[in-house]
Amino acid sequence: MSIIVENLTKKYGEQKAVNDISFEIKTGEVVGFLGPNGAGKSTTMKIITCFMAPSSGDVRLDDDSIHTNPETIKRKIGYLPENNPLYLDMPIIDYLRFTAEIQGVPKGAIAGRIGEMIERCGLDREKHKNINELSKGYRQRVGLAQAMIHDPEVLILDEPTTGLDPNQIVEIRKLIKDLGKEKTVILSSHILSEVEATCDRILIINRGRIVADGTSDTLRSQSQGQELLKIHVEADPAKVETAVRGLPSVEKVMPLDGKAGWFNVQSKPDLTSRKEIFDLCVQNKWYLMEMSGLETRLEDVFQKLTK
Ligand SMILES: Nc1ncnc2c1ncn2[C@@H]1O[C@H](COP(=O)(O)OP(=O)(O)OP(=O)(O)O)[C@@H](O)[C@H]1O
Repeated sequence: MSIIVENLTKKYGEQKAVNDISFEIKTGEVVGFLGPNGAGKSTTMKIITCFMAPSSGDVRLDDDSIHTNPETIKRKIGYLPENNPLYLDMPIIDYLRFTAEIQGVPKGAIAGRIGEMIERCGLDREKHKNINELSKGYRQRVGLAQAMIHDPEVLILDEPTTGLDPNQIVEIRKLIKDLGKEKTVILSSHILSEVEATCDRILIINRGRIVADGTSDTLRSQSQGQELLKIHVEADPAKVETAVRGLPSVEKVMPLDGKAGWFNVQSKPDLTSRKEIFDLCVQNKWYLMEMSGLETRLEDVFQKLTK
């Protein structure tokens, strides 16, 4: 089931929380919605799940539109909202039965679905408890179970690992990855390692606009643009710095703090300085101890795009 978002805008008064965004997510993709606080992630998710109407634009799930078939769309989507609102006084099983009924699961199938969700979300040990007796991680699992109870084709998860401890984060990520094998998933996060670990594709949203769209590798190489090398030359650092700076392919030389003879070297656009640096060292009889390409970290890409 593909999701098509077309020219979506949401205004709160004068503020455009979502500003004319368009993208398409194909069946079976796990897409990470990444952005700083207030970027518009939750607003977009609320519109896709028909919890909120847009100011303009459309969302379609295959042939159904949020404007004409919101009930069909709600049935096709499982939604874990931000802050995972649950009825805390209810026992887990009763709560899941209640959500199954609301989602229109046939009466005869409800007990089976609850059993499946308990197993799938690792709730077996805790299933006899009330929700208010559960730890945050287990509450999150109940949130996921309620999102999946009607076996939707699409899952929308708003910050699914917020507030979890590192072990729980690993478990929930694994669960999402497994789910991604059979469902179309969108999850939001501001944790880069999270989207990188779980998603096939990343959409970066900033101030209501999509500022990047691609795999983590594509985003890195797009933002990299110019070659960045780290070199270590065993010779007089001042002489090395001057000579490297003078090479035709070099734009910038940056000595590394506290490490004599180590430099980051940025090449000019579309050029590589590797051979020139090597030849320079040979000519001067300097020992080139190390020369390696520096990889742009996803954190840097994110900062660059959302600053
Ligand atoms: N009900 C509302 N009324 C007015 N403004 C709102 C409302 N909900 C959200 N906003 C504003 O819209 C913008 C986008 O908010 P949204 O919750 O979509 O961002 P987000 O990317 O999910 O942020 P976070 O990571 O902090 O959850 C923010 O500036 C927010 O203050």
